[in-house]
Parts: sequence; structure tokens; C-alpha cells
Amino acid sequence: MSPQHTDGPDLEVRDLTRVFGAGPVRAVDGVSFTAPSGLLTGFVGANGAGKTTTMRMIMGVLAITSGEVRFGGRPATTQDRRTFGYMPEERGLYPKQAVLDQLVYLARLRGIDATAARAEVLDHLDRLGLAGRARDHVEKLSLGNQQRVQIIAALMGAPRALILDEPFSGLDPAAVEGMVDLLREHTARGVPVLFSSHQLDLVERLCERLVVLKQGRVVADGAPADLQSTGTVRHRLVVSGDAGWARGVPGIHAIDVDGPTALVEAVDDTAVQRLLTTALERGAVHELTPVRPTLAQIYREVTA
Ligand SMILES: Nc1ncnc2c1ncn2[C@@H]1O[C@H](COP(=O)(O)OP(=O)(O)OP(=O)(O)O)[C@@H](O)[C@H]1O
Repeated sequence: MSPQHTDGPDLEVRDLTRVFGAGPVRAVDGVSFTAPSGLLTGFVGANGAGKTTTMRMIMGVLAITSGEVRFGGRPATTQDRRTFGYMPEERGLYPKQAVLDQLVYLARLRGIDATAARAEVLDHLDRLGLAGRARDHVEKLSLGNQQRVQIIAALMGAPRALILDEPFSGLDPAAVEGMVDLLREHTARGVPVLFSSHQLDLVERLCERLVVLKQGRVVADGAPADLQSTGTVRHRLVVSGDAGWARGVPGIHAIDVDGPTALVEAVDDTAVQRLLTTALERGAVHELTPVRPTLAQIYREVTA
């Protein structure tokens, strides 16, 4: 069963704006969206679109030019933010300290007592396949394993919201699955999870909500299925002979023709009917089906 929005606190940004320098660069320009309690919200956009800048403002590590961050229906306080788990873009581990010591130290900064911190860290290390590396210095770990340690640092101490800047980058498939399971445990507690990613296939598989940024502005926001139903619907046509003739049908744009199969975009329903009529005039029609756009296709459309 897919997760539902819960009654826990939503994380919300309203008209959030950040201007850099005298130029000036409006890195984030009036961004508003909600990361609902209990759901995974994917945050996507090209390099430089403003994802990291938005996340830094949510965490209060970068000053807001205007707008606000809200948590549980009121402006987020410093105290709220101390309860958020954050995985920053710049990974901040100490290379020369043992993994276990470092994570226990970070957990204790969150107010967890030493025994509980140690137990929680060991459990997380085990879950992410790092049980045997607890005593190693961080610098001895591969980049992917350092990334796992960084993830654990963000997830400890029952955070009330999770803000994760590219948490999946550099992870192998097993670590991705382990990470997804962990995140689901947090959403099941009603935690809003906002994570940025360039891996659209992963975002499509995981997210209940999606926010797409382009040049500092939100260009799409909603449930992936809703966005897919508003994107350009394509049709797949399969006929008995060569389908190359579909290229010449008015109102039809053939994306790809491969022998008897054509993938097309139609300007409207009339064009689809015209395509079908023409196909029937020419011979047998084996299939004419709408093809729901992939997230990658929607992403291309809204960021074009
Ligand atoms: N400290 C800064 N000073 C000046 N400009 C900055 C600063 N930080 C970010 N920017 C600019 O703000 C814009 C948004 O950058 P940001 O890092 O938020 O994008 P992003 O979507 O996270 O990109 P990526 O996917 O590459 O991580 C970029 O044009 C960037 O150059």
C-alpha cells in the first residue's frame, strides 16, 4: 500500500527567495511548495536550478532574502530546525575519526544519551551493510560507504523532518534499497521527507510528491500520477505493415517509427481518430494505445 499523507507536521516553503551578489542572481525566486507529513517529496531540477539553496534556507544555514519556511502550520523556529535531519550537499565527515565514534558524537549532539546513541548507530550501520567498518577511520571507506555514513548521521535521533541533498548519488543498488527502507520507516512516523535527486527513474519509483525547479522557480508540483495525466499523452500504434505512413497524417507527430510500430504525439483527439481511420484503410490494426508519459518526459516538457 502506498503511504498516505498523515496528520503530522507538514514542511512548507512560501514565496522563498534568495538573491546572491550585486549582479544580482535570483538563485531561488518566489518558491512555494509543501512537503507533506508522511510522504516522500522529490526535488528535481537541472544543475543550478536552486535546490541546494532552497534546502539550505529550509535548514537555516543560509539567510533568506524573503519568504518563509513553515513547519506544522507556523513559521519554523531554530528549535524546530534542530530536530530536522539534514544531509548537506557538502559532506561534512571528519576523515580521521572512526565511523562509530563520529556517529555517536553526532547523535549525542542531538541529545541522545550515550548508550542509546551507540545502539542506534550500530543498528543503522548494520542496516546499511557497514557493521564491519565501525572501527575504521572514515577516510578508509570508499566514497559510497562514506555516503552511507553521512546518511546515517542525518537519520539518527528520530528527526521530525528530513532534508536530504542528493542522498542517493553514488550509492549502489543494494544501498539504495536499504536507504529507501529506512526512509519509509521515517515517513511511517509522519515525517515529511524532501530529497533532491537527478535520478528521475528513482524519483518516479519512490515519490508521492514531486517538485520541479527551473531557474529558481517551481515549474511543476504535484503527485507524479497527476503530473503524468497532464503531460502530453502519446499513442503507440501497431499495424500489420510498415507504419512509416503515420508521419504524413495531419495533426500527428511521429516520435519514433520502427517497422510496424509507431510512437506518436497527436495535437488532439480528432488527430488520433484520423490516425486510426487511416490505419484501418491501409490494413489490420493490432494496437492503438495511449502511453502515459514517463517522469523523464514530463521533466523535459516542463523544463524545456
Ligand atoms: N554562495 C553563492 N554565491 C553566489 N551564487 C550562488 C551561491 N550559491 C549558489 N549560487 C548560485 O545559485 C544558483 C542555484 O544554485 P544551487 O546550488 O542552489 O542549485 P542546485 O539546483 O542545487 O544545483 P545542483 O543540481 O548542481 O546541485 C546557481 O546559479 C548558483 O551559481
